[in-house]
Amino acid sequence: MPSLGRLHLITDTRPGRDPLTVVRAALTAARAELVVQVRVEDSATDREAYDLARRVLALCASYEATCLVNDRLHVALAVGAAGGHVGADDLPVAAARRVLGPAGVLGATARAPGTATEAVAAGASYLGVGPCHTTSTKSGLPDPIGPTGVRAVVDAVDVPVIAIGGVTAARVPALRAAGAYGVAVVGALSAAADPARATAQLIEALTC
Ligand SMILES: Cc1ncc(COP(=O)(O)OP(=O)(O)O)c(N)n1
Ligand SMILES: Cc1ncsc1CCOP(=O)(O)O
Ligand SMILES: [Mg+2]
Repeated sequence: MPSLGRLHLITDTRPGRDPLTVVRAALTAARAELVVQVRVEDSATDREAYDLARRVLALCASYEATCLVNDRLHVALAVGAAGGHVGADDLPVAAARRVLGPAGVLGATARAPGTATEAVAAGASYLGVGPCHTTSTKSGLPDPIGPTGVRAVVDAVDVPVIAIGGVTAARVPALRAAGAYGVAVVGALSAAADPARATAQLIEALTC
């Protein structure tokens, strides 16, 4: 399996957002270092998720970037994505691993060492850990865990930890110092005036 990219762009399909334009811009700056996770609103139909995932996958293929699908693993399989990401309301990690097979990239959400080690034992190949900072992108989240919470998970597992929640380029150094392998962002790119430039700044912070 190729190594996981360090910058994960999660698509923003809220009204008024333009996910494909943001993905295109991010790919020009991050190229194969980018992982694009196709995430649609819970209210979206499978057909809408499938159509977006097909388009994102085609864009990623041009740059040898990785495409994952959030929640809907049947969509991931249907489009031929590299894998998917599951959390507490989705398929259990072991079931998700059975769906994706041994070679699929499987991310799981965790915010504490106990759930993190369980997810890895069940077959997660990376962990999305957070929220690290407050965010308005998703409602109903627990309190932010900060870099200290990230460090606790990093110390408990041997898979890449991807920090998520309120991540900006300025916050990357502290998350990396806490052991995060990479970061996942929505707003830092979807709300950026210049998403290619914002991507370059995130990549610089992740690789310097
Ligand atoms: C990289 C990454 N980490 C965490 C999440 C959150 O997944 P989940 O908890 O299932 O919440 P939803 O994104 O499905 O609303 C993620 N998607 N990616
Ligand atoms: C889906 C999700 N899960 C935890 S935080 C989050 C949203 C992250 O979005 P942003 O990067 O805009 O804070
Ligand atoms: Mg989910």
